[in-house]
Amino acid sequence: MDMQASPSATPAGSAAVGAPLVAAQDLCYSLELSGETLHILRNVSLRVEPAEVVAVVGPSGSGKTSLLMQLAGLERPTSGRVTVAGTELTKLSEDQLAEFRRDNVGIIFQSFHLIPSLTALDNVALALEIASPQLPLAEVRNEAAAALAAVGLGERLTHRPSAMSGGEQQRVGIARALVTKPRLLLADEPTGNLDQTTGLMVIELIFELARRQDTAVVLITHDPALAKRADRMVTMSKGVLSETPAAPAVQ
Ligand SMILES: Nc1ncnc2c1ncn2[C@@H]1O[C@H](COP(=O)(O)OP(=O)(O)OP(=O)(O)O)[C@@H](O)[C@H]1O
Repeated sequence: MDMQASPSATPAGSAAVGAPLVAAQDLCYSLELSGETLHILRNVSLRVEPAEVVAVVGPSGSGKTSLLMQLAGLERPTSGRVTVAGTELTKLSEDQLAEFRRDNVGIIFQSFHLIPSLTALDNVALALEIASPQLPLAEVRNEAAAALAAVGLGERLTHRPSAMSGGEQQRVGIARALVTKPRLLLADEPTGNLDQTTGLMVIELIFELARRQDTAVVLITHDPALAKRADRMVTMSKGVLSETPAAPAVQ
C-alpha cells in the first residue's frame, strides 16, 4: 500500500464557490486484453454543478459504468483528470481515495446491495457509522431513521430486505447513499429492477433529496422517460461522451 498521510485526502468544502462539483477532463481509459488495446473511454470531459442531475444514456457496452467508476475513483484513468469537490482524485493513493469516497460520494446500485441479515435501519445506520465513527450511536440511529422516513419508510425500520418489495429495497438503498450527505451521488441504473411507476417515484425521490442536500447527481439509465427528467442528458457512444441537446419546449 502506498499510504502517506496527506491533507488532500479530506478536502470537502475546499471547492471554490461556483466551481463545478465534478470536472472530468480528457479522460481516457484503456485496457490491454489478449495483446489488444480496448479503448473504453475516449477523451471524456464532463462537468456537473452542485444540485445538478445529469443522466447518462447510451447503448450497452458504450462505457457508462466505466465512467461512473472513474468519477467514484474506483478505477484510475489511463490519462486525463477527475476532480470532485476540489480534489483531484487522480493524485490520491488507494487509501486516500477510500477515505474521500466515504466522506463525499454516495453510490446507488441497480441491485440494491443491501445486507440481508440487517434491518432497514441497520443497513442505513451502518453506512453512517462507517462514514462518521465519532458520532454517538444514538445519533447515528436517529439520522438513519430520519433518512428512512425521508424516503417514506419510517414505518418499516425493523424490516429486513427479504420482507420488502423491490421499490422499498431501492428506497433503503437511496437512504443509505444519502444518509452521509454526500457531495456527489452516483447511481447505476437505480430503477433497472423496478416497474416504470415505481422507477419514476424512485427517480423523483433521488432528485428531491439531492436538491435538498445540494448533491450533484450522475445517473445512468436506459429509460428515456427517466433521462428526460434530469437537468441535463449526455450520451455515451463507443467511449465518446456528447451532450444531448434539450428537446425544444412544447408550445
Ligand atoms: N475490466 C474489464 N475487462 C474487460 N473489459 C471491460 C472491463 N471493464 C469494461 N470493459 C468493457 O468496456 C466496455 C464498456 O463497459 P461498461 O460496463 O462501461 O458499459 P456500459 O455502457 O455501462 O454497459 P451496460 O449498459 O451494458 O451496463 C464494454 O465493452 C466492456 O466489456
